[in-house]
Amino acid sequence: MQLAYGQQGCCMGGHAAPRSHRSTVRGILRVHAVAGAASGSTSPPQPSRPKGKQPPRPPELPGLMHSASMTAYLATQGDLERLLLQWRQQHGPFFEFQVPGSPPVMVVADPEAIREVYEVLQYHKSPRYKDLLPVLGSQSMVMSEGHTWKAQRDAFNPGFSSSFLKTALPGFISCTEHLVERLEAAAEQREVVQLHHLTVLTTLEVICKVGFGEDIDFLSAGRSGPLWTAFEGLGRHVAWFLDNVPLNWMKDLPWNVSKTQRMQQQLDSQLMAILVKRLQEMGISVDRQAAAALAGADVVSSSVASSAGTGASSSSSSSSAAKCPFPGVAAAVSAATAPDTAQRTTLTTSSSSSDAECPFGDTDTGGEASAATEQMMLDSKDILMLAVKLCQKESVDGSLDLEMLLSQMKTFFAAGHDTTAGLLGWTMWYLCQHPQVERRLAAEVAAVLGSSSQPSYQQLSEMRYLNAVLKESLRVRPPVGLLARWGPEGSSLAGYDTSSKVLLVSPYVQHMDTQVWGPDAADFRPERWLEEGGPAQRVPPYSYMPFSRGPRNCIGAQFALLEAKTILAMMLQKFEFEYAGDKPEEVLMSVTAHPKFGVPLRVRRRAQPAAAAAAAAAAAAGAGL
Ligand code: HEM
Repeated sequence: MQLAYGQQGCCMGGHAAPRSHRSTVRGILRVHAVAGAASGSTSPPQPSRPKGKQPPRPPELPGLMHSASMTAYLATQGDLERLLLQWRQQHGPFFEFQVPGSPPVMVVADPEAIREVYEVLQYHKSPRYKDLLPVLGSQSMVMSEGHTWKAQRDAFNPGFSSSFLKTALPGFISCTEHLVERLEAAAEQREVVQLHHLTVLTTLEVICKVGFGEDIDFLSAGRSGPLWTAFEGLGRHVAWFLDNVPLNWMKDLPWNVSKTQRMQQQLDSQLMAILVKRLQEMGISVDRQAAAALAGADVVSSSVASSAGTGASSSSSSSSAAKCPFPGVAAAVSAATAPDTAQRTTLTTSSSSSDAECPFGDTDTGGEASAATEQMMLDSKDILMLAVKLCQKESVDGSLDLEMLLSQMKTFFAAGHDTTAGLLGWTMWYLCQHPQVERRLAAEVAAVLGSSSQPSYQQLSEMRYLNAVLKESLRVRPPVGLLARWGPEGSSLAGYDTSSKVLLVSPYVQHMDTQVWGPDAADFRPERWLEEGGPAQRVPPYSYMPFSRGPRNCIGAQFALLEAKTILAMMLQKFEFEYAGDKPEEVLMSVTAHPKFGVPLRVRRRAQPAAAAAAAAAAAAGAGL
């Protein structure tokens, strides 16, 4: 889950989405959210002496600052990102806006200056991310900084590398097969499906299976399963206070605090049960008391009891926490067996930015892996298991920080489905709006897969047009809309004072820059990624950043792309889709950009696969694939 604020409109054909009063109000509140992002729930810090000039500010009213003009724009013309784009065109790549009671927000749209903030200066994330703590976990890598963050990335990077994900492809495929079955039934019954809803459930299955080695049939259980119920309840509760910034203080009222704690405990206990089970399967003993204290005694002890016979014992002591590579609360788990000393080589996993600049190509998030890490990858069934092994290897006495592991599970559960489900939902919407793109894509899928119903990693890598379609979908509709950093006291950027300001970057604004992308920047046109020497080949890195850039880029970029490719290829091989909604899709900005109407689609089986493949091969040859 990423903290992103603002209403977004659909960029299809440049129409301005009609806005309801409610969504406008939400938009305004989110304007406050952006502006307040730096200060969390405390009062705005006192401005320090300016270091540098002040950036231009769009016209504002005394006392109301920009809230009046923003309200008017959002009510009549579009969303916050469109407004930011308009202001960028009028005022250049640095400008500032403000709403009463919140620190100034400086929008940075210059690619080189963004690189400075993200890679060179590495400004910290906004303290407001901490509002997501109940959902993401107190030690989530989304919010940690410095050494703690680096250690967390080092432990989890290998699991998100293409080397490991290649071996995990069967997991992606088996979850997608459930989706295909569901679509078969819909085609049979001529039912209209809410495609976005189905992709949410499928991506949840994938993160549980590939991430934590746990098979949960979300597509059958729907939204009634206990894990989903716990997550959704807590997510909605926390998002309310995030959305309603003027009422944010209410989250600290005693009854809200206890409600948050209760809901958080429900989610924690569900995921802790999975964690404890996995650790026991690995022969690792669990300190029941510590685990219960972290997640709720009942569920943890029952999960431990259900795994009786695996040698659970209380063996860790709080002193081991001091030796753990992850500073935090108590180390709650210790190895039943000593870690293989032969594998005690230095970790070479990297969390630097350079290895992840292009998640669409061969480079990846994992960096160089040592031989020992490579072996662990082969021996590990899922990302969690691999990270546990790496943590054990790095830890002096094999102790593990249970809270750190639980936090990353919560983080991946949240971040690992919402964003990718959005990407899939929006891509299907674009395909329905551009039948020629859909035909060319289906032709490529048929030509590459032939009669095979399970794509191999190699086959997915060969689908160049599919890659271009996903790149383009992420360009015109980046699921994470706005990224916020905090300018430290006394700081400046490109000669502008950034002291105690929110530094806001909008991937959408970067992606719509006609100077970079050409006059058709707003159009959905995957071909731009395949044109030799075309503008898309010369884009500066920070002009395309759906997964952000630099060291704090998305750890799950490769994961998300492999997942999206698998799901799209398997769906398009078997089915044709037609948009069944009454009106065009619109953006509903929650933490990410959701398709408001859920992408309702009519599903039909494709014609005879063999005949389709032959026709597709001919079409593909004609299209120059
Ligand atoms: C299409 C899918 C996705 C998109 C567009 C996306 C986008 C992003 C962006 C823009 C950031 C930077 C946020 C910031 O700086 O404030 C980010 C960070 C992150 N993402 Fe993703 N994400 C996606 C999928 C995933 C998946 C599948 C996972 C995990 C299973 C994941 C886990 C994370 C984590 C843990 C971070 C924080 C990394 C750090 O701070 O070191 N994301 N993502």
